[in-house]
Amino acid sequence: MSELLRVTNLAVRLPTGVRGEIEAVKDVSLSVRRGERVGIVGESGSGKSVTGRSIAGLLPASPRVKVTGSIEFDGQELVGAGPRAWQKIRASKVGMIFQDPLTFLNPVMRIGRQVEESIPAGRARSREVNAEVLEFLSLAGLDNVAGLAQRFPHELSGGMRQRVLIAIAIAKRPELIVADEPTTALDATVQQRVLRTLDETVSELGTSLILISHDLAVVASMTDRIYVMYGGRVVESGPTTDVLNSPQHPYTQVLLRSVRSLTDDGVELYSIPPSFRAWLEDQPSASAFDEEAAWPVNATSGKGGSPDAA
Ligand SMILES: Nc1ncnc2c1ncn2[C@@H]1O[C@H](COP(=O)(O)OP(=O)(O)OP(=O)(O)O)[C@@H](O)[C@H]1O
Repeated sequence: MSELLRVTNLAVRLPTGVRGEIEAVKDVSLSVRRGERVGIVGESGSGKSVTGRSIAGLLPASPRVKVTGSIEFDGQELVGAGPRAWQKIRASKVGMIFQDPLTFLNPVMRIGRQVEESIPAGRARSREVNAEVLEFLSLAGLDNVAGLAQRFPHELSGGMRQRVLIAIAIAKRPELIVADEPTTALDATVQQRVLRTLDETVSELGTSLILISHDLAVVASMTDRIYVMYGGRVVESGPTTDVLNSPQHPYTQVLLRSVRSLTDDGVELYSIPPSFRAWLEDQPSASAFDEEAAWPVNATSGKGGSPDAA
């Protein structure tokens, strides 16, 4: 698999208030190969969304937003790229799926038209467009697509709207989809169905995926590799099974323990490897993360060492 995306030493400063600023992302490096699924996991405020939005060119448009480092997409440097270059990338190379479809969907435009607008212009002229729109809606796991295409976003359920976002994202035939908490707003069963659809769709199209979630179970079930973020930094990365079986960073260990508390609440886990379950069984219940003791460890999993030794 050749490399599609390489992010190196990415730092993002965002304005807060009149003069203040926050360094939301600090020195993040990551990579995605063609067809690979990569997870970014971490608690709220850890910098996952800002990282994802940087990659999709969707940070707030303000001269006070400062991005440094490098985002190389298919050999093209995007940090410092002009609006036209970004527009091109977003139109056909990178699709983004957000947590809240209603903020993304146009409330007064029919669903079919919104999918159609996402089809790159070169392909969008023929009579086949309508058929293509229906095909993308079906691919995203929706039924009765002809009728659905005529409906407006508020007429659909949350799960259906999220599938429409998947259809819009794949209609561009992007090389990469960045899905930011795509199922967080949905209840557990709908969440699983939408995740399965996303999983099947990217597999069918061979699209690379960056899946962003605070929920380690969601990311574990769908990705080949994981980056764990804390405080704007990547604190641990590695193949998903290695990170789950042998978490090196204390923060990752706390995240893993919190997955167990989800199971305690009766929430279904996705496909957690049995060895990970065994590790969880040996852990004390979720405890506070001792930041001072953990910092500034920057661990790469899968290079030996037991979780207890970290
Ligand atoms: N538009 C913005 N303007 C100013 N600060 C922002 C903006 N967006 C995010 N931040 C700040 O940047 C930091 C990282 O936020 P980010 O949204 O990337 O975190 P996250 O890990 O995705 O969390 P969540 O899951 O809650 O979105 C946070 O401190 C957040 O408050």
